[in-house]
Amino acid sequence: MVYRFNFYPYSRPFKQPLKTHHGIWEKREGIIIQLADERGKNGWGEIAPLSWFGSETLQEALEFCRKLPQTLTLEDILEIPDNFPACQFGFESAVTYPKTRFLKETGFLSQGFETGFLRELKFSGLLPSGKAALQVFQTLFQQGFRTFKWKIAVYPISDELDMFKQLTKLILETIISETDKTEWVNLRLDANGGLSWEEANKWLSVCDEIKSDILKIEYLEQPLSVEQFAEMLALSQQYFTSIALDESVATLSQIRDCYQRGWRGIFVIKPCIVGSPRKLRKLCRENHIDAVFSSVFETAVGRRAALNLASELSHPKRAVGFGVEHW
Ligand SMILES: O=C(O)CCC(=O)C1=CC=C[C@@H](O)[C@@H]1C(=O)O
Ligand SMILES: [Mg+2]
Repeated sequence: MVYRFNFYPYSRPFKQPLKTHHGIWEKREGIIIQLADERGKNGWGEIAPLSWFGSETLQEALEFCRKLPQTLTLEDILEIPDNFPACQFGFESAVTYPKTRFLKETGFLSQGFETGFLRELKFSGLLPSGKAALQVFQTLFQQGFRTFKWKIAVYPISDELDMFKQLTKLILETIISETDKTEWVNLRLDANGGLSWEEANKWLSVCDEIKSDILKIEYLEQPLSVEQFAEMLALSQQYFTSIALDESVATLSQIRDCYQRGWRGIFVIKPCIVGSPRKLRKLCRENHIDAVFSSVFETAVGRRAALNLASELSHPKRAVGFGVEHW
């Protein structure tokens, strides 16, 4: 199979800049790719780099695309190197092929595609850092979200612990006043690696003190830096509140490495930057990965491919972090 290849760089500002411990992120830049097969059928994919998570940079991805010939074979796509994970994802997502048998044999097909069953997903709503979370929570709750993620390690911990008290109080009051109390809320905290050892212990102690049937702190995401794996493994064995790795498992090789070093907690998987969907399927089938699939604020092109993978591979009880459109 030979494909005619075109690519279209894009740049789109977010409705609201995203403030995290990494800094302020104001626009999403990426590349939409088009693979037209010999029948003239178009396949679309998206390259959405997140270099501060460990993927290639946008410039490296553009350079990669520019150097490619106008026509590509499937072998060219299968040979995209592992240090271009966002390109691996984008090109593989764009592959179309008349014979589903071939896609099945090469692992391109998701099980859902084969059986036509793509599991219904629950979505998590993203709460902005700081006090703004209080207003946004109520809006998202009205929209039906019951899992929320709040960005922390942006303001001083004493301020954020106060805001946490206000947020958890608001959540409990909202559930009691607006539901028949049979529902509950999962709250995720995402530090983006920005806490100190002492602060991580403080947050986990505070979370462990929350004993409620209607509010669960689902996990603390990436409390410490990628270099502090051993410390996070120790924390995961010391507190009741779960820990999720995100920046530490941004690519396939990092997932393998953390799994081999004993991580059996939650893996936040960002499909658009993790690398080859075929290799991700294989990894998740061969190992017991408690996966939470997460957006990199890609466009609808990357989101569709990412959610297909999520419906196949994510843990059924875990909401996916694709809840809020950022455009
Ligand atoms: O995972 C989610 O709930 C939404 C996506 C999300 O939080 C992120 C996407 C991309 C970069 C980060 O700022 C952030 C994260 O750390 O998970
Ligand atoms: Mg995260």
